[in-house]
Amino acid sequence: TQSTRPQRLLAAVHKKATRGNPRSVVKAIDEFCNQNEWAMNVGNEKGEILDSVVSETNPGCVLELGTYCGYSTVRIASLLPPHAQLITLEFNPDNAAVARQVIAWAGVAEKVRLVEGESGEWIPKMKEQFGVKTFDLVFLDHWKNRYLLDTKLMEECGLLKKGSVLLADNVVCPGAPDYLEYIRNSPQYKSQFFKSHLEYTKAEDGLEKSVFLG
Ligand SMILES: Cc1cc(C(=O)N2CCN(C)CC2)sc1-c1cc(O)c2nc[nH]c(=O)c2c1
Ligand SMILES: [Mg+2]
Repeated sequence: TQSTRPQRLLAAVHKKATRGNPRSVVKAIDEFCNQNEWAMNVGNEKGEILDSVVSETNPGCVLELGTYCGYSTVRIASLLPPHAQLITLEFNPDNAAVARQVIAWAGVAEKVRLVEGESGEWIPKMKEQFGVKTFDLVFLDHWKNRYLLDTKLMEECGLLKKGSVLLADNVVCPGAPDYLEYIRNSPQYKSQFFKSHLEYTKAEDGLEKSVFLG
């Protein structure tokens, strides 16, 4: 039977990356997407911006909305301090199955909790199910029409504290205009736009970093 793109991406990781080496996993995926098939990983250009935000935030508790194949999961997890935890939500079970193997190959599985399901269903359960108090960093990379809804949901569930950082992918392409409108005009956030490009292309894109002011 025909393989899927995530399965072909995983095969490239197994073939080209060194087990236990997160950077080699990231490199193998970027080479696959540059040379073989485009895929919606955050990519290396935006990935370096993600890395810098993770490093400066030095988060103890991270939420990623949208795992896909685990590329950004591996980037983030490889930069976390000891005992820090990353919870990543993915609604597509086939993508989640590939991501689990990418995360395991990279050797970062003990820092990652991959949850299969809808963000709208799981965000309200974070405290009771995973003992989360608040998130220090949230990476929004799931679906543009959920960015604003889920941000308001996290506020309502008390999952953000003064200083919590939201980093949103694709605010230009495919675009999240309602999210940008809200977050840039809200007195509860201080926002900053990082201009970049859509992964593996010359198309314009960027990340929006927003600090919750409480
Ligand atoms: C699926 C897709 C197609 C895009 C595009 O403009 N394309 C033209 C250029 N060709 C080459 C690629 C395709 S951009 C994009 C995309 C990119 C992300 O980073 C995403 N992140 C999270 N969730 C998403 O749904 C998501 C979609
Ligand atoms: Mg994205």
